[in-house]
Amino acid sequence: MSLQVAISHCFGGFQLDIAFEAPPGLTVLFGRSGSGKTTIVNAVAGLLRPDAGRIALGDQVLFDSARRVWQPPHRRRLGYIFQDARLFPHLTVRQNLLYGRWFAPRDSRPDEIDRVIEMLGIAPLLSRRPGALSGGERQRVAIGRALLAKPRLILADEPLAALDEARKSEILPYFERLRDETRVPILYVSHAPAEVARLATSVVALQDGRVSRHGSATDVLGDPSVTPLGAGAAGAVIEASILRHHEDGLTELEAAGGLRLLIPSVPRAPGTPLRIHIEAQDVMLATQRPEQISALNVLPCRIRALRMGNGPGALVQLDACGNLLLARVTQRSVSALGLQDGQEVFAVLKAVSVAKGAIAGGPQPG
Ligand SMILES: Nc1ncnc2c1ncn2[C@@H]1O[C@H](COP(=O)(O)OP(=O)(O)OP(=O)(O)O)[C@@H](O)[C@H]1O
Repeated sequence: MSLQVAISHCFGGFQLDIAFEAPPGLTVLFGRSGSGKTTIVNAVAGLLRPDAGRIALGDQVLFDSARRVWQPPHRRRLGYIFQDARLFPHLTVRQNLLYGRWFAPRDSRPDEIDRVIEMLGIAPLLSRRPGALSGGERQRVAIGRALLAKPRLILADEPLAALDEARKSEILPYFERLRDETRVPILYVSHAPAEVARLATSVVALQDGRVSRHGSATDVLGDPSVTPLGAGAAGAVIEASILRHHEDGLTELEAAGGLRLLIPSVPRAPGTPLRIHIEAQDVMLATQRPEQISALNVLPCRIRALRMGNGPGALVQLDACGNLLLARVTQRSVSALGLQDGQEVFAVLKAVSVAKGAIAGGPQPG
C-alpha cells in the first residue's frame, strides 16, 4: 500500500505546492526548517485541510478537494510518533500500550501486544510510569502505542530530535525493525542527513514548499544539486556488503561494480549488507594515484558533475564503479587541479571516516 499526496496550501507568505508517492517502507520528508514538512504531515493526519489537492492511502481517499472528500483524523487510522513521546503520565507503560490498542479494529490478534513488547524490548518497563523512564525508553513505548492501534500508516515527526546522540542510537534500530518487520508504511520527518541515510527507503527532499527531488536515499543524497541543508551537510550513500575480515582488524566491503572499501573491523558475518554514508567533507581528490599515503581507500572515479557554491566551496559528484560519491572541495582546488566533467580522478578516504557512516543491514528495498 502506498501513500499518494498532491496538495497545495497557502499560509500568508508561504506557498506549499507538492506531489509525491510514498511507497511501502520508510519515506523521509527531508528539508530545512520552514520547508513545509510539518504542514504535509498535518495534512495527511487531517489536522490541516489543504486549500486544494488529493491525499489517498491505498484505495482509501483521505482528502479530495475536487470531490469534497474529507476524512476526519479519527477515521484515518494513522499512528503518530512525535518528538516528545506524549505518553499519559498517570498510566503505566502497559496501560499506555493498551490505550493504543483500544483504537485497533476488533479483529486484531490478542498476542499482538506480546509481539510489540518483544520487538521494542520494553518488557522490563511495563509496570513503570513514564516519569520513571529515560527519553529513549519513553520513545520506544510511544512507538509501541502507535503500532498497537494497528495503523494503516505511521507518521513520525522528528521523533529523535529531542534525544541526545546516545539515545538516538538506542532508538534508531527500533525504527529499522519497524521499517523491516511491519508492513506499515512510515512517513518520517527529519532534517538530519545521518538519520535519512540510515533509515530511508525513499526520500522526498523539500525546498521552500516544493519537492526538489524524490527518489532513493542513494539517488537523492548523491545528487549535488540537492543540498537542502547546505553543501556542508552533503554526503552520499553507498550500498555495500561485508566481503571478508583481515587479520590486522580491518573489514573489507564490496559495493556495486566490484568497488572495495576498507574500514575498521565490523563484527558481522561476510555477506551482511552494509549501507555507508560518506560525508562529502571527508573525501579528498587527486588527479594522479597518490603514493606513500596513510589513507587506505584510494578509489578511481570519474567526475559526473561539478557544482560551484556561492562561497569558496564546490561539490563534486563522482562515479566510483557505478556508485555515487560526493566530494566537497574548494573552488581554488577545482581550478588548481583543472577539474572538469568526465575527468578521471582518485577519491581518497580514510578508513575511519568510511566507518563512522557504516550502518549494518541497510534498508531493504520496498
Ligand atoms: N498555522 C500557520 N499559520 C501561518 N503560517 C504557518 C502556519 N504553520 C506553518 N506556517 C508557515 O509555513 C511554513 C512551513 O512550516 P512547516 O512547519 O511546515 O515547516 P517545517 O519544514 O516542518 O519546519 P521545521 O523543521 O522548523 O519544523 C513556515 O514558513 C511556517 O512559518
